[in-house]
Amino acid sequence: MAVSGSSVEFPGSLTSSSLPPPRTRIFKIIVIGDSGVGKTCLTYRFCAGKFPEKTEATIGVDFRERLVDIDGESIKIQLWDTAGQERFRKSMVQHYYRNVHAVVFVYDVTNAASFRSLPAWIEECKQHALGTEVPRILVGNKCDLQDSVQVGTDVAQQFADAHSMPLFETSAKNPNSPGGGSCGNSDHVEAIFMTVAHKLKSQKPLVLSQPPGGSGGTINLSRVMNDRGEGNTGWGCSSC
Ligand SMILES: Nc1nc2c(ncn2[C@@H]2O[C@H](COP(=O)(O)OP(=O)(O)OP(=O)(O)O)[C@@H](O)[C@H]2O)c(=O)[nH]1
Repeated sequence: MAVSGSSVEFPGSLTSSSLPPPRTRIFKIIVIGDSGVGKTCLTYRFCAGKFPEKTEATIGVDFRERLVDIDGESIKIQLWDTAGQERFRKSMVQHYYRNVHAVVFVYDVTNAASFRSLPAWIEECKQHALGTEVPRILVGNKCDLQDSVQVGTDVAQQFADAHSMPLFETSAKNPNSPGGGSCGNSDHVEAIFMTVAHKLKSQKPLVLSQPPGGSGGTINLSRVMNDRGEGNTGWGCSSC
């Protein structure tokens, strides 16, 4: 057979146009902590790039997504924003503890009670078979409110060390607050979730299929928040 040029097509061979689209890996990260610590604001800030003007108590669980590029691979970070209030979470708990790749524990640096609740949140994870092999991080939020801080960095760091988690102090509201220590980094919220994503990517791949026909959604009974327009409407919980 004469061959001219650099490519030969055989009958039935796969060409680039017939190859199935690459699967997008999805990392499911759950965000938990007391009501009012800022879970919705943190997840919204990462996915929508801004602080939400108004939030209401989460009912059930919301999830927000953002597609990021990590070392040339397109990865979907799916943040599950869970209700902090017991009465709004009971019926949903079993959904969001399934197929979890990482956990973000959040407390409010201006609310010591939210810090004291952390062992109970860790225990809840344990009860749902989330072991220490699942990466976990601790986030102290609202550090823009410097005059009202009740939880010092030292005590938080001790707790984080005791539970083998990295600690991040940040503000979903104003990561640029002057003199804000770790708040002084304008992209701190971004860095927190990207750090988790990098860690997950470097681990043995955990592949979840892209849910057919849509991505993202909400299990919240009352509201939906959109992300940067990468698709976040409707029920899309096939990975949970
Ligand atoms: N100053 C300041 N306020 C914040 C920050 N993050 C959140 N808030 C405020 O804290 C309140 C609660 O924020 P949410 O994000 O709704 O808290 P949540 O943890 O999702 O609460 P639940 O949905 O009830 O579990 C809202 O009034 C926010 O505007 C922050 O970094 N700094």
